[in-house]
Amino acid sequence: MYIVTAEEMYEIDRYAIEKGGIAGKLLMENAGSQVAHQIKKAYDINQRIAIVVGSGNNGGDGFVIARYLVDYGFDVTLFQLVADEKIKGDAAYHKELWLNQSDKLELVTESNQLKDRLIAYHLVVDAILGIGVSGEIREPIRGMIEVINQLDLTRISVDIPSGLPANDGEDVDIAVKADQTYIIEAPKVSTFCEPTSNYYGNWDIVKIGIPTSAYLDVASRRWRTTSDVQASFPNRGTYAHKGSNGRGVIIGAQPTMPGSVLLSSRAALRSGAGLITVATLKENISIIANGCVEATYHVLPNLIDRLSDKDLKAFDQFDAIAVGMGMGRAKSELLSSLIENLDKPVVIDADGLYHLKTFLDQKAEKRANLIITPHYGEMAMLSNLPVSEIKKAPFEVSKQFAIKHNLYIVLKGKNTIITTPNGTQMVSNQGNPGLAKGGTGDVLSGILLTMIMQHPSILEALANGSYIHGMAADLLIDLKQHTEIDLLATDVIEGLSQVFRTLS
Ligand SMILES: NC(=O)C1=CN([C@@H]2O[C@H](COP(=O)(O)OP(=O)(O)OC[C@H]3O[C@@H](n4cnc5c(N)ncnc54)[C@H](O)[C@@H]3O)[C@@H](O)[C@H]2O)[C@@H](O)CC1
Ligand SMILES: Nc1ncnc2c1ncn2[C@@H]1O[C@H](COP(=O)(O)OP(=O)(O)O)[C@@H](O)[C@H]1O
Ligand SMILES: [K+]
Repeated sequence: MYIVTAEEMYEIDRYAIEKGGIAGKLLMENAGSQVAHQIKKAYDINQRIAIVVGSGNNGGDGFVIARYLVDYGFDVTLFQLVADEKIKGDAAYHKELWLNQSDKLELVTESNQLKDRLIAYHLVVDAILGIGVSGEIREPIRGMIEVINQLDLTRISVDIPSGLPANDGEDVDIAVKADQTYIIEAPKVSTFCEPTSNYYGNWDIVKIGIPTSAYLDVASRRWRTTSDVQASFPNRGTYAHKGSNGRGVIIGAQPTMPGSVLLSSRAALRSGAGLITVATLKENISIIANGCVEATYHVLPNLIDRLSDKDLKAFDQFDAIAVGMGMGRAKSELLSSLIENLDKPVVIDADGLYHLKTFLDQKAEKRANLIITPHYGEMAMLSNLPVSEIKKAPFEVSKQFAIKHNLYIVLKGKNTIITTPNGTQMVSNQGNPGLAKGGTGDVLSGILLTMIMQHPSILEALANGSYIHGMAADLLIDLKQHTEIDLLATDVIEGLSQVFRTLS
């Protein structure tokens, strides 16, 4: 499933109309009928429905929705919030179809008037503004959005809550606070950004018949679904052996943080790694081994000096490396010596990101198999941007950073955004606030390490890993084994078993 900006959606629509030969009127018919169908399935027939329409094609969808809902037996009134002459093209065509069957169309041009009228309804379908919104929201639409937000109504937005930007990087002026949004055809970028996502309420996507080919040269972001994970998850052959399931090394942990690599190593093994070695300080080993008997151990004299030739030779035997968990932030050359000498995929997390920053600009240009896994705070540190700026434009910031530094980014949060060195992006929105606790990032690093060892595409591996990490947390809550309050990082590791059973 692709994620699009407004400009990309217009280009995709254009392709469908010009190359696919699907008339715009038909796309609008499909959009409206699909939304109406969803409303019919989800809401009580006795609810009185007000449909508010604006001047553009979003309003056009509203006319179609009205026609279908009446057919389904709902009591529907259409409120047109703009003058007649503003309704043009496909929207005017569908307005005419509505008028051919109903006289329930009221022109409302003032917000007070709208308030008086909407009081009599249970549910409002918001078809005022779609992805064509630009600039500050003008009166009287601004006041009307305020009214819709104030009233005790169920708010259902069509395509996007009216007033909300579709892209990232734009400020929210005023927008409908929807309870439910039926997104037309493809989720917009703002669906996955923290400052905008809440406006959508619950959201679902309705498809309107645009061929996938329309997206191919246009959109470069995708939303990961369960079926994507199932389709790309590596199979285990009957003759699999531990070598074929991946041999990984996890480097890190000061004596004050042995739990970090313990979590990563257990998560890597529970995700199916063939062999995991933990490279850490001698004094950590008995503690970590106590919690993870399946791992082997490699003793490092410290986590500060450049790695010795002997260590590098040992690490060269592995398929991939994860480094940085619990490593401490004291000046260290371990990471730079690792990256300079070994051309393997390296997952860099937590304190490792602080070390990476010290030599990021000199990082070997040629290699593109470094994976960084920052949360928003770490991304702010790496990019020298405030967290608020990154939250506002997470796709754009990640893309520019990944291209500039030639690396993969897993930007962690409610929506985890994965970006490749050439700017392709994938989003996993699995997971819940139960994960907002120390240690869950270490679990993710372990999972990602295993996925990378088992999949030829780093992007697919990172997307699958992020997905199953969040899915484990969701299943533990759904199946009532834990709540968001008591869920711990160790529980997420145990939850992986349920994930694999569900996926297979
Ligand atoms: N083929 C297509 O293009 C399809 C489009 N569809 C719908 O069409 C929508 C996009 O249609 P449009 O491009 O007409 O855009 P809109 O429906 O968002 O309408 C844009 C119009 O809103 C007004 N407006 C814009 N910014 C404003 C502001 N700041 N304050 C007050 N008024 C403002 C202007 O009159 C502008 O022309 C989508 O969101 C979707 O709902 C669907 O019908 C499916 C097919
Ligand atoms: N509210 C949330 N909803 C969904 N996932 C979340 C939420 N908060 C955190 N997460 C996930 O939990 C993990 C936290 O990682 P991180 O902050 O690095 O933790 P730590 O460093 O303590 O191990 C990430 O995978 C992130 O995507
Ligand atoms: K809308």
